[in-house]
Formats: sequence, C-alpha cells, structure tokens
Amino acid sequence: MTSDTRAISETPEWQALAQHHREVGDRHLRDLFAEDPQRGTDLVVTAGDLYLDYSKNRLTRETVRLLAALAERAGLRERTEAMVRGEHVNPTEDRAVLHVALRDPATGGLVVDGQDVRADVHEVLGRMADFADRVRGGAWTGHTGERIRAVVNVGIGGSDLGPAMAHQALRDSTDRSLTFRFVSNIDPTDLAEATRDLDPASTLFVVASKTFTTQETLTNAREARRWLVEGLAAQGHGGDSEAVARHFVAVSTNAEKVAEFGIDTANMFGFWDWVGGRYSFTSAVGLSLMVAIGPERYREMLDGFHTIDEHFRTAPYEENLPALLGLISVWYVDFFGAQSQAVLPYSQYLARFPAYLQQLCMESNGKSVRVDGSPVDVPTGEVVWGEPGTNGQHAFHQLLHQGTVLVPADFIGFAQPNDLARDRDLDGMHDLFLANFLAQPRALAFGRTAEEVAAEGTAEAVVPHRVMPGNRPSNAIVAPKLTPSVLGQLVAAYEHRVFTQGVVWGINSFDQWGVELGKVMASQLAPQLQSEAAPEYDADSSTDALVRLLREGRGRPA
Ligand SMILES: O=P(O)(O)OC[C@H]1O[C@](O)(CO)[C@@H](O)[C@@H]1O
Repeated sequence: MTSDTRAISETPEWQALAQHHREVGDRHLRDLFAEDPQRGTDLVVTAGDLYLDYSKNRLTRETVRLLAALAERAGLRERTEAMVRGEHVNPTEDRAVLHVALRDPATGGLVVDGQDVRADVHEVLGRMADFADRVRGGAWTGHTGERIRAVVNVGIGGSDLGPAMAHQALRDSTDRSLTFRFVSNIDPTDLAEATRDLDPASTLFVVASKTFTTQETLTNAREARRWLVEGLAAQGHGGDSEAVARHFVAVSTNAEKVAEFGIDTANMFGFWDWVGGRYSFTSAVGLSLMVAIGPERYREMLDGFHTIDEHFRTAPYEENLPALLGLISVWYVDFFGAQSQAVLPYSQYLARFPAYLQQLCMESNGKSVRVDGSPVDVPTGEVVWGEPGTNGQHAFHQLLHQGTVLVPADFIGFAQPNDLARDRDLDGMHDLFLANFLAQPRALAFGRTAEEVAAEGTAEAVVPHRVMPGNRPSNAIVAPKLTPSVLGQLVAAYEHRVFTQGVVWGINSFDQWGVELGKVMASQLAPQLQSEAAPEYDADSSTDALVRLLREGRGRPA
C-alpha cells in the first residue's frame, strides 16, 4: 500500500514537478548540453553490467531530485519491501508477488503463507536442471528410444514470450544440435509450421501454462498430441499414453488440469500463484530455455536478474537504474503527454524484446483505476513498441525525427559483437552497427537548425523539409555483451521500471482483468463458426454480420 493515500496529483511532490515542468519543459537539449559540459558523463547510472546514459532526456538534475522525492512520497521503498517480504501486494487476486524469489540464490528462509518459497524454488530448479541435462545429454529418449532433437514450447503470453525472446537473445549459448520452436497462436498455421519438418519420434513438447486452462495453449497441446500419436503410429509405433509420457512435459501451477490433460504429473514442473504470468520467465516457464542453454548459463541469467533486484531494493532513487527508467517515463507520460515508448535494441538477437516488453509493460500498467478502485487521477501506462536497429531506422524513425508526436526511446546497445559475428571476423560490421546506435539518439536530441541546413547550400524551398527539430528524448543502455547475465539484468531492470511506474500511479500492476471479457466472448462465438447448425447467438449487428460473412466464406449457411 502507498504510505500516502492521497491521489498522487494532490501531493506537494507532484505539484512541484508540475511547476518545474512549466519552467524547464520547453528547454532544448542543445541548450541543456551547452550549459552543462558534464551532463553527458554525470547524468549516468550504472548497475551490474548496465550503463544508463539518461542525459539526452528533457530534464535537469533538479528534475531527477524531484522525481526521486515523488518515488519516496508514493511509497516505492515500502511497497518494494512489502513485495519482497511476500505480502499480498496484488489485492484484487489476494496474492503475493514474488518473482524476485525465483532468482534469489538463497535456498531457504522466506516463509510466505506457510511455505518456504525459496526452498520450493530451488527444488524445482534442481529438477529442471536434471531434466535439461538428460535431454541435452541424450539420456531422455522418446517413445521409440530415439534421443530428443527438437523441443517445442507450447504456451502463450507470459508462458511463451520470455523463453521465445530469450532463446533468440542467447543464441551464443544455445545448443545448436537441438531445434527449438515456440508455438503460441491458436491460428492453426503456428503449430503446423512449427512441426511440419519435425520427426515425432525425436520431438519433445513442453506445454507451459500457469492455469492450464488457456484456450490457445490447450487447443495447440491437444493438436500436438494428435500429431505425435498419429505420427508415431504411421511409423509403426503405437501406444498413446506411454508415448505422451515420453514426449510431453508440463509447466504449470495446476497439477489437476495437467493430469486431466494426460500428462504424467511426475513430468510436471511446478510454480506458484505468487508468480504472475508476465513475471514467470524465471519460473519453470524457463524450462525450454534451460534445455537450450544448459543449467549453468541459466544460473548466470538468474544471477543477472538478482543483481538488479538487489540494486533496485538498495540504491537511492537518484542512482537507481530501474527506478530512474520508470520515473523518467512518468515525467513524459504525465507532464509532456507522451503516449508511447519506443524500445530499440541494436541487436538482431533482441528482435523479440519489444514484444516481450509489450506484455510486461502494457498488461501491467494499462489500468484506469487505482488499487482502491477509484479512477486514476493521472494518465498511466504507455504503448510500448519497437524493432531492432538498424531496421527501424529505415521504417519508422522518420516519424521519431520529424513527426508531431513525442516518442521517448530507449536505445540498447552492446560493445562486443555476438559470437557468430566475431568468429566470422565481422567486427567491422559491428562497428558500423554501433555508429548507428550512437548517431540516432544524437540526431534525435540535437537535430539540425534551418541555418545549418541553409548553410549547406540547400534550396530555400527545401530547407523547412530538412530541418530536424531535435529535442527528442532518449535513453542509451549499454552493456559489454549480450550474455545470459546481461539479459537477466535487462529484463529485471524493465520489470522494476514497470513496478516503479505502477506505484507512482497508485495502480495494481499485477492483475489483468481487462483480458477476460474477450476470452468469454470468444467462447460464446466459437460455436457459431464451428457448427453447421449453431444455435442463434445475438451479439450485435456488426458482429452478427461478420459471423454470417465468415460462415459463408467457409461454405456454411449464413
Ligand atoms: O500461462 P497461462 O495461464 O496459460 O496464461 C497465459 C497468459 O494469459 C494471460 O493470463 C492473459 O492474457 C497472461 O497474463 C498470461 O501470461
């Protein structure tokens, strides 16, 4: 709970920021840099291997002081401690929120609701490591005795995005003799494409679902089971349940539903209701990733998370990397009216990182009521989007540079290239890549004036088109290399960024009631499309017309 139950906009700290915004909000980054030669080296924080340069933001040292005071007023410190102690900081679901315990190296001593959660975490991690070693080493074989060559993770949302993003991010560490696929969409092509070139005899499915009731995942898992059993039968190997036991494992909190589906609960890796779906990447949901990179690299990733967890808990907010990311975003969303946040990793391996962050940020903070149910008094969660550089430069950066909307951007870059580039002696390319990583924030911040454009001999009529207004804010996050530890640090930094925003806005970042209505409606509409003689279901004139159109398109009577 916040230490002050007043709406945040009524606090003196908020009002001080509003006044301060009137004073500095229009200042240009060109002037801020000209006045303060140390700015580029002082407005910097480090945490673990991460270096955050936030100097190209439309703020001053005073802004940072005021934002840190706002965090204190909002009770960020108390709320963080309440979270890590295991209090039920998710009141609408009456749950603790303990994803930080998933990467805590301590193996015991945190009892929550009568259970030692650290001991539970390490027990499951041990079983995961044993399983991962057996699959990687060939000791875990399929129904016909063949070793596993392909692992297909079936899950959606938090049960897909983390391992899928990280599998790509950590290609340097993945076992390339194994194939990994991630199936999430209920669009039947997703599973069909993922399995079309696989041999059932050497394929293992990891069905990941916290609830084990999610329509997409269970439908895909059922189809996957059919594909497996039929595929093995076609090869002359029958045996439904024994085959399923060798080719299906589950990751879930719901043993009953796992057993009902037909997966032996001995092959289930559990987690707990205190792990939110979008915060579950470091729970057993990471199983397929652990198989890909091995338990040792996986532990390094967890340690990376833990480094930032500890930094976030202990560093003063003016030097607290995740808290600053969150507070700077509050500054833009609430005082400049920014509605989106671009995340631009300069790493092809981080191609899925923006998608991962979309769930983390938007499912957490896309809320309109405060924890007590009253309407929020200030704008909340921003639209998060992005693509890896340099691809985005040739697509949407035009709008970032010269459009009329303010889009704060996080640029993420790595000093060293990934192994494949290094081994093939492609270092020159990595330097070109980094030159772009440096150039974009610089062009956004400082732009180019009409005088500068004219001085280059530009025709007068074209000058306004070539003016770059600048004053477009960005963060630069730099790490030495994209390793498992660094990935863990990055994800943890964004998790705590989200938490910081949520505490300031006074919202519950850990529920997601907004996704429920669509699920209910989909299950009401499904019979209309699935059956020849579906009972009448009166939706609304638009949906009813679309149902008729789709039925006709499938050769069914409207
Ligand atoms: O892991 P589950 O229970 O299948 O849920 C998948 C996803 O569905 C949601 O509950 C809602 O979309 C997410 O929060 C979650 O990550």
